[in-house]
Amino acid sequence: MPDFVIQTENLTRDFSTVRAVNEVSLAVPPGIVFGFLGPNGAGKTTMIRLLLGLLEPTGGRAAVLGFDTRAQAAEIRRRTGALLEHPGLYERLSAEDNLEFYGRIWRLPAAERRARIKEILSHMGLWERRKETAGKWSRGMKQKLAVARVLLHRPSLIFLDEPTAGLDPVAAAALRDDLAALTAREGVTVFLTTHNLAEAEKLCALVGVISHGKLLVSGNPDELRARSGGPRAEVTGRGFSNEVIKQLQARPEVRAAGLQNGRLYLDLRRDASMAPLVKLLVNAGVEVEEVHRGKASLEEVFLTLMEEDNEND
Ligand SMILES: Nc1ncnc2c1ncn2[C@@H]1O[C@H](COP(=O)(O)OP(=O)(O)OP(=O)(O)O)[C@@H](O)[C@H]1O
Repeated sequence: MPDFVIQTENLTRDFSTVRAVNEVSLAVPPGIVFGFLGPNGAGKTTMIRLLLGLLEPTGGRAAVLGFDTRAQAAEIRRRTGALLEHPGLYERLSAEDNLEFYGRIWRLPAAERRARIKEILSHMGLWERRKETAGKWSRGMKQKLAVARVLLHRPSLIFLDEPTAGLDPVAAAALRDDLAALTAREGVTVFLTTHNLAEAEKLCALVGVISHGKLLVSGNPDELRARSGGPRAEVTGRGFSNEVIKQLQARPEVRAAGLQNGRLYLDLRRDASMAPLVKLLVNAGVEVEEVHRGKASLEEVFLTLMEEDNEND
């Protein structure tokens, strides 16, 4: 196994005048869930298609499982699974027959095929329902079946393009739990695209943020939170005036201050101390009830990055 399951260098893809993927250099180690985050049209699907060798890069290069995506796409596809826009299920077949069909395509011997289908469907809580027609299933169950299909031939890497899009929160959470458990158990590396920050936070050991085709940052969610500026603080109390907010905004350790739902939100620079700010509030006549300091959420990091990227355009 190479050190990195996916490695790209300045990978670029143009569609006439649109640069969908722009000099992306990325390294994904084995055995983790990597989250590729970005808004609509950022280049996430194009990236997956490049990595599967379904699209030729305009520039740069990519190796997947040590194979070059231009020259060895068949090797890559044999060893990977992909859930792209369509679930790839036959609605009129039963769940079991769907997997049976794919097991034959992958040329799994009959006994192994049956054992593997039972194993995966059992893990997803679908074994008892295997004879039911897939077309009659809920979206969440169909999507679980689609993930089962992708994992069937024991690939060492799977690509999931927005796997929980369109699912209700309960179905999405169930699919995420199955994904986390199954991928950890099987040691498979997952390259997952999502808009959903909570999903990335829950599932991914590493994330990369892409916007307008460019990789803005990559790292583990904690690192990204730490890198995106200082901590946040929330103050509850009474008597926040415009004047006191202006005084806070003028302080060097405060990046931003404002009221939301009657609470004071402070965006602080690294190492800022709260004590002088609380003193300022009290001296200005604010009755402070509670001060709460926390880390930025991945969502805040993401929104800050998007704002900075748009300002740079
Ligand atoms: N086959 C194509 N021909 C022309 N332009 C394309 C093609 N595929 C993608 N693009 C363009 O490339 C850019 C990136 O698209 P892509 O589908 O990779 O984004 P995405 O991040 O997956 O978006 P979404 O979250 O909406 O699926 C977009 O501007 C899109 O219009």
